[in-house]
Amino acid sequence: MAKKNTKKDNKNQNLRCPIVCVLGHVDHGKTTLLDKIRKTRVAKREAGGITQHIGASEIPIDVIKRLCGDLLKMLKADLKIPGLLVIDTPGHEAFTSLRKRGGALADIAILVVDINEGFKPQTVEAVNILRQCKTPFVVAANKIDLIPGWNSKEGPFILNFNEKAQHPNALTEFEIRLYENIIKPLNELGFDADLYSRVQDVTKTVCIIPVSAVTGEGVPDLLMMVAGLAQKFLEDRLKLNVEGYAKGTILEVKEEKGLGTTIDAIIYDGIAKRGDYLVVGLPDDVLVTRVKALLKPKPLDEMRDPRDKFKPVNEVTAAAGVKIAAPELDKVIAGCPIRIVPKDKIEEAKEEVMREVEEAKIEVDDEGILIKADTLGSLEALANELRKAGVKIKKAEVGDVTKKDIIEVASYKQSNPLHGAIVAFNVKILPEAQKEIEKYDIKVFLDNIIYKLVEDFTEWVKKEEERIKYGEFEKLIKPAIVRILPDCIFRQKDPAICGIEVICGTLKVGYPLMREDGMQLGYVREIKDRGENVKEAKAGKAVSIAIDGRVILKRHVDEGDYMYVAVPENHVRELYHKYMDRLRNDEKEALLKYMELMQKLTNNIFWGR
Ligand SMILES: Nc1nc2c(ncn2[C@@H]2O[C@H](COP(=O)(O)OP(=O)(O)OP(=O)(O)O)[C@@H](O)[C@H]2O)c(=O)[nH]1
Repeated sequence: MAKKNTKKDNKNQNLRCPIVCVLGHVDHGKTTLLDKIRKTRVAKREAGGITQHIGASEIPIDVIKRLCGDLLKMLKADLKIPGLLVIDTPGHEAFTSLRKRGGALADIAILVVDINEGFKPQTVEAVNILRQCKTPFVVAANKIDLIPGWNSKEGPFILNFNEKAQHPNALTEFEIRLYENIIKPLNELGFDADLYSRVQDVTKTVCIIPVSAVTGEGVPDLLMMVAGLAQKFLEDRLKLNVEGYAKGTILEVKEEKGLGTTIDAIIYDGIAKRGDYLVVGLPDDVLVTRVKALLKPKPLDEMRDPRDKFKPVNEVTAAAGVKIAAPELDKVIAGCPIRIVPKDKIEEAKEEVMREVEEAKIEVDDEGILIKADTLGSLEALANELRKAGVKIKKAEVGDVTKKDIIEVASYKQSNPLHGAIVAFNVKILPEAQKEIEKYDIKVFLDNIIYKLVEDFTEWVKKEEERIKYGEFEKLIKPAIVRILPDCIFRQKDPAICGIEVICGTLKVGYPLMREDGMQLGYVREIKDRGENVKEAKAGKAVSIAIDGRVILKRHVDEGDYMYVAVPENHVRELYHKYMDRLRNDEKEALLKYMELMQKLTNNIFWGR
């Protein structure tokens, strides 16, 4: 089949379509923009529209050229690539799960930003991911139709961006939003950026293309810039190996009626042939199976029965999205590398995919938390973001949260309560695991936005640390000084009962008391406030107390005498060094007086310090 190339194909035979991914914050218009691109047709009867692939849409270069019209001449662009293969699933989860050796599978990305709202956490996250993967990107500054007074219409933006077409106020407003909401935040992230028509050197400055996904304004400019940049920068990467076997990545694993478990894959290099062998790199294994069918979507006009959505093909040339039916696919997961090879290349392919999986393995720490995600790529992205926030990871795995996971994390928790957590991206908690979560009191963070997970987890850690610290603080014995009130010795011993006034600090049941010269008197067994049992008495309170121990009132201490809470030296040290800011003024006073007393009694000026 490869030999049947037409003349037109020959011209481009060594360049494949660049693979394009769309990223951006929720609601900034990714899906609407993709829909607009997919529906793009030059004129009804003109030949050449968008070709639907599995999981992707191909926009032939002719369509882009015709859409651009005069724009093309203006920019003197000479586009040689056969078109663009735009991945249908937007978002950085799709971007990260689409990987190949050496980074992201997407050759170039479109970052969608609502020009009216500007950068949001997910926009920043997307930029970070793109930077990390070294993927070039352009910014689609979307929703320009919402700029007050903007007269938006389908077609190139640049032809609509002048004083004839727009009111001066609308132009000013556009410039303000462009700068404040897009250029400035990009600068802050370390990128130079400008409106694409003003960019002098595309290797140094990020191109911003204003668009409206609703009216279609700017879509031609966007496609042309993406195509032009991909061709300029990625020529080497786009060189297609037409003779070689197919290399690709699993986009999704899907159950299809009549076909069983199938995979949707993006092939980025070579040719896939029906009947060849499918080699899949799994986290701990390699699967070799036989390709039963290669399927493409059936064009709508050929689809008589909606159940019969796919059309079998004999081969597929990169770059393309294809559905593959083969036995044993229930074991595979999204993000796994694949090869489709003739029998004699199986060993070579096995080695390649194993190496890829090995390279993608996430390094783990000796201790830390468990993280889970739906694909290898998203697991990696999650691990990276958590690492940046200083989080330690003990184990990283693809898949739902299971009972086994909970039991494992319960053991991490024993050595450090802050490791009793699972951070899970875009997966489920299996019902059997739910009970165990309660039993072992494991914290599970579940979300489909990475930055939310990182934020929620670090927030929890902060609160837990605070709680643990507070718990420690609570356990410390705090100082207090009390004085026996006149005429208030009610019982001399076993237990001794007297009325006291708390001078400073808080006296609590269970606290040890001592005399001013250090003699140990016994423990506070009971505190009564006007006949009621209470647990503590704060400074200024007059209460009666019962003391268990050797003390005999009137003999060891008498009316008007002071008694001190005998705080152990290690508690004094903790209070003095770590918790001074948590003590009330009268507690501080009690602590300092007590320390002074003990330093004198022990003849050691460092006592308690
Ligand atoms: N006026 C206007 N509205 C738009 C434009 N693009 C998108 N919208 C609207 O903005 C809302 C969000 O758009 P989506 O395409 O769903 O956004 P998204 O980024 O794909 O959002 P998620 O898929 O939820 O991440 C929808 O109500 C769209 O109709 C635009 O260019 N102009």
